[in-house]
Amino acid sequence: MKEETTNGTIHSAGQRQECLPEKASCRPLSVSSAPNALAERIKELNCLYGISNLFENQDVSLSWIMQRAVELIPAAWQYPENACARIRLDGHEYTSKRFTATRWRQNTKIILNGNDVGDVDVYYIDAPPVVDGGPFLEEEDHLLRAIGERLSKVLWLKRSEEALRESEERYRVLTEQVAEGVALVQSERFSYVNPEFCKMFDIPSAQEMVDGLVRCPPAGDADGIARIYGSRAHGVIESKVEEVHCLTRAERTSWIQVCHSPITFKGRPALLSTLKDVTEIKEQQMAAQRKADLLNDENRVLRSSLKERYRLGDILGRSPAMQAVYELILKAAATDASVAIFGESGSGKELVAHAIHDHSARKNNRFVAVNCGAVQESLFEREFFGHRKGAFSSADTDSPGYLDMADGGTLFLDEIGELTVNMQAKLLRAIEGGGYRPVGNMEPRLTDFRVISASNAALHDKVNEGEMRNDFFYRIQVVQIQLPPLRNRKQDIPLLVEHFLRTMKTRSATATVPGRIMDILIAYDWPGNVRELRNVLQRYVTLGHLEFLSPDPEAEMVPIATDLNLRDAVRRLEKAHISKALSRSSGNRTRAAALLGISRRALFRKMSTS
Ligand SMILES: Nc1ncnc2c1ncn2[C@@H]1O[C@H](COP(=O)(O)OP(=O)(O)OP(=O)(O)O)[C@@H](O)[C@H]1O
Repeated sequence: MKEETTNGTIHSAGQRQECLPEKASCRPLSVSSAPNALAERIKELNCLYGISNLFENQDVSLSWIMQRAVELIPAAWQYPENACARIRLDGHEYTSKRFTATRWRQNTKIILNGNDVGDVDVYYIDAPPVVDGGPFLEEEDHLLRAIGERLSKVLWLKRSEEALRESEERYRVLTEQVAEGVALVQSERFSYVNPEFCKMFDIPSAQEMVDGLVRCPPAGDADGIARIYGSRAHGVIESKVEEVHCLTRAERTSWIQVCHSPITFKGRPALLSTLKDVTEIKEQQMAAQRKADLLNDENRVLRSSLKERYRLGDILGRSPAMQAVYELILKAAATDASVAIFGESGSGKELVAHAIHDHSARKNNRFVAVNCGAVQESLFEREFFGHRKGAFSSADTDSPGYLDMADGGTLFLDEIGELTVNMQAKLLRAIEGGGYRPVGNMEPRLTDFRVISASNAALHDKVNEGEMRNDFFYRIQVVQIQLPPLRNRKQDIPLLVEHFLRTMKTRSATATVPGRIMDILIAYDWPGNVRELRNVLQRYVTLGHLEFLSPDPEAEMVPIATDLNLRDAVRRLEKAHISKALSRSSGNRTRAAALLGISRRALFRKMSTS
């Protein structure tokens, strides 16, 4: 311990040293060492306390703190007037008054996260008395170390504060730019809301909300805010929750999707909420749901009324294969997806398409059936897209195309495999919402129609042979329905026979056929399917006996009048020949064309001109 004497010398740890002659700062004389020791201790504490206090000042820079700290240090040393100090940190140097680097130096390090990042030096400006073998006291060594530690702590706090401020700033910039509402709630009070949040709840400025109680917001739509926070306002932190709230304000209903995430902010629990206005999506969903509910209700009624399920609309059949078809029809009717129906000629593809339309939300609009086999390439746009008056010489009036007619309804494309690749490309654009232009009109048109198509054969071969575009192929057959041929569901024959006889108004009261006739009908192979069955029954009702397709077409040649010129005679013969072939094939145009030895397209052309 050091001791001071009345004659101006200092005692330290039993050694006497001369006081510096010109230094008036030698310790004041005292009668006992205890108060002096106390005074020294107070000086030390003042210094440490002063350094700690510097950090309490808000919004001060690290340089400001270091400069003030370095100025506080000399006063705590034994000879304050002879002492000076320096702090070096991050390439900066902070010095006390009269700083002079001499050989009487004392040093400690400033450490940050285990790294040596700076140091603190104390110097005596002039030679000090030697005490305990050195100019500095042991207590001063301790004090300097304590100062170094305190400055290390101040530095760490300041850096953390800066990092936090930076991340807060980043977060603020981010949240102010996002299109979603963001709010931070701590202890039932808003600490932050972004501009989008203010917009959602009619709050004039975000500033008004800061520190406002969640239960009783100082501005904006208090009810809406209270509904969103509910019991969560108590700082109860749950795991991340997402919910959609319906807010009704002044005749306006909006739907807000809220995601609450519990976080720790500035060491305390907080609730970070992001809010998104989903009114538009929600309304669309509700409209779709209403539609689906309606259809489901109708379908439920329909299903329950079809206990035996022997028919759906005009389609008859109680076989398991037809039950599966009914199920698909109802499913397809509940969606707006494109449907492709496959099946042999006369098996009821058009009936199925009608049933889908009649059970869908489009049922009150038109069902437009187009036989693609009869569409000529050159007339495609005219027929599908319509034309304007004057677009070509015979266009006396504006005329709608199939797509106009099917607006809001269904476009049934029968024999879809007959469309050329060119036609497919034009149609695909319109189906995919790209619109179309009526002939002679520059204005593009958009209509809303659902496509149902039918084909006798699978379309893969057409794709493989390059006759059908891949994209068109996939676009038209989102839902596929395969119709079974009549020969594979013979248990439906008695039901169909009874139905056709009843509709044909037979003279006999009982709409049945004798058992042996029924046996023949069941045994037959029905290449022309239900259509052929209907035609055979028609002939049976008219002629009183069964007559299937004649195996020998030559036996039924038509007599030609002798007064006709050759061209007309050929025409009449051709016409008779075509209708005979059609009758033999029970209306199946593919088979009729095959019987005649011409292409289907040629047959369609002849049918439309004759
Ligand atoms: N399951 C059925 N129940 C009642 N009638 C049916 C049934 N299937 C077909 N028909 C009748 O058979 C005839 C042919 O039906 P439809 O025109 O729907 O067949 P399609 O498969 O489209 O024939 P195509 O391929 O030749 O155009 C229609 O008169 C129809 O009423």
